[in-house]
Amino acid sequence: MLQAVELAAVRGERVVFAGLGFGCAPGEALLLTGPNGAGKSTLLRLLAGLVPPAEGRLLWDGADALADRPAHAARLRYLAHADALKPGLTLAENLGFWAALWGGSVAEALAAVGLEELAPLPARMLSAGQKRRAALARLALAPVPLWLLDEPSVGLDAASIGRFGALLAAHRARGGMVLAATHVDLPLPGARELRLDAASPGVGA
Ligand SMILES: Nc1ncnc2c1ncn2[C@@H]1O[C@H](COP(=O)(O)OP(=O)(O)OP(=O)(O)O)[C@@H](O)[C@H]1O
Repeated sequence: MLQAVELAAVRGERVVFAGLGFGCAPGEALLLTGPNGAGKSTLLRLLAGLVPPAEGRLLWDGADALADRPAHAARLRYLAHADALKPGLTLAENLGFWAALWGGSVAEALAAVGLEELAPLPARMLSAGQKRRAALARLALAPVPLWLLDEPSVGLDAASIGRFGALLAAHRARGGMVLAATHVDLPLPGARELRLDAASPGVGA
């Protein structure tokens, strides 16, 4: 169970959000919505342990989630806007880098996003949507409880959205949690919405 208590974030000189509280239980999904600049990406980076909260606490099963950063990093996958592919390496080599760290099968992960036939291609030759699918393939490598996704469906065609929906459903069925920033619908049935705006009190903690 992930719980945010009175979280605040400051970027530059500006308070991006404050007093933010919410919870996410195993199997649940939370959609982070709100206008450009509302702080969705900032919140995801904070939850990933990449930027410290200016105030408040992040709890994992009731204990301070950020007290042990390596333990927190090991329980999550964070997909940012950028696809984090090395352009000169093949798709299989790119995935292989992460598989060496996390475990899992490169072939199965590529199959989960329908990219198995492009495995030998240098990443620089992939289309924008194919690059996004390659990033999503990282989610399919090895199970961890918490997925933090920043606009994960940008550039995906209908078939890819379908495969992504299956990945999300399997993750939630085994008790995984999803927090996703988005401006569009995502295949996350029953997801709750956490809307960020100028005065965002958050949703039920
Ligand atoms: N590195 C930074 N330094 C200073 N300010 C930043 C930095 N990154 C983001 N900000 C500011 O923090 C605020 C929140 O940005 P953030 O990227 O979290 O918004 P967002 O809700 O994800 O927006 P979008 O819908 O456009 O992706 C914005 O006002 C932005 O200008």
